Amino acid sequence: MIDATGVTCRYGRPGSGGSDADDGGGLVAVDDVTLSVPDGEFLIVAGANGSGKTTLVRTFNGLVEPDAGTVSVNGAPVSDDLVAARSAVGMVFQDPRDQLVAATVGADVAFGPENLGCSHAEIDRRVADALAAVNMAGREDERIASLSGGERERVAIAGALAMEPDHLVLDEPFTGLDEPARRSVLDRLRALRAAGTSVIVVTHDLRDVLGLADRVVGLSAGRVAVDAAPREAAEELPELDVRVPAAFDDRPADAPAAGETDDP
Ligand SMILES: Nc1ncnc2c1ncn2[C@@H]1O[C@H](COP(=O)(O)OP(=O)(O)OP(=O)(O)O)[C@@H](O)[C@H]1O
Repeated sequence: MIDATGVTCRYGRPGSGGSDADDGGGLVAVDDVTLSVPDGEFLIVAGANGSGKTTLVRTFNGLVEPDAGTVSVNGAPVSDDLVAARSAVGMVFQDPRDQLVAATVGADVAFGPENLGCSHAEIDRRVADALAAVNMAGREDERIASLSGGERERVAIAGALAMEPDHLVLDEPFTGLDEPARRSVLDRLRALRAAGTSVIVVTHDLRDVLGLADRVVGLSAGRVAVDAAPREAAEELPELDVRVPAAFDDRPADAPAAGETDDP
């Protein structure tokens, strides 16, 4: 379980261009957000550019420290044990350059499990499994520098999957992925959720994921403006400048997600 209570995050100093809600100095990016994500929930965090999505989810593993409020993961405050929080909450960043650390694909995906102290056999299993999930099976020896942007995104996703975290946060994960990779990652997210991992997808375009979600939280100017089941949220989100599938339907989780077919 991830629990955020009264979380407020500010950037910068007074006079740097804050919002109307700016009463504590600087720009208020996240404004008094309270949110619980139960184990096994597939949550979408949606909102327009600059609505505070990335800032909010970065508090879940301590990458951003709230100016007010608390975040706890599996019952423990994030600020008490950053290492535990970062093991429990895997994160795929919007820009893979923020995430890739090694020279080759295999070494990069192995980095997380190595730091967790996994055995060589376990590391090999996790790397192979994670690369298969992003449609890059057998490409361990390729150099990161020679990969395309979309391939780098896929390696970044594989790196987070290989940590096998309790909670997985993906910030705009589908932007550069081709169709087979997108389907493969969606299949894996569906399987993870079924196995009890909470999956949190940050996006301003719900077409890929709305059919998989249990709940949608929509942010506007750092505040929770929508917190609803997908069908209800789909009606409210266009007001937040969030794109929703033209013909959303809530088919069962093992059916193709809305937006995955070519139907008009
Ligand atoms: N490092 C930073 N320094 C100063 N301001 C920042 C920083 N990061 C974000 N902001 C500001 O905080 C607000 C929220 O940004 P954030 O990145 O959380 O939004 P977002 O909803 O994830 O946006 P996007 O959809 O564009 O990724 C924006 O006004 C942004 O300009």
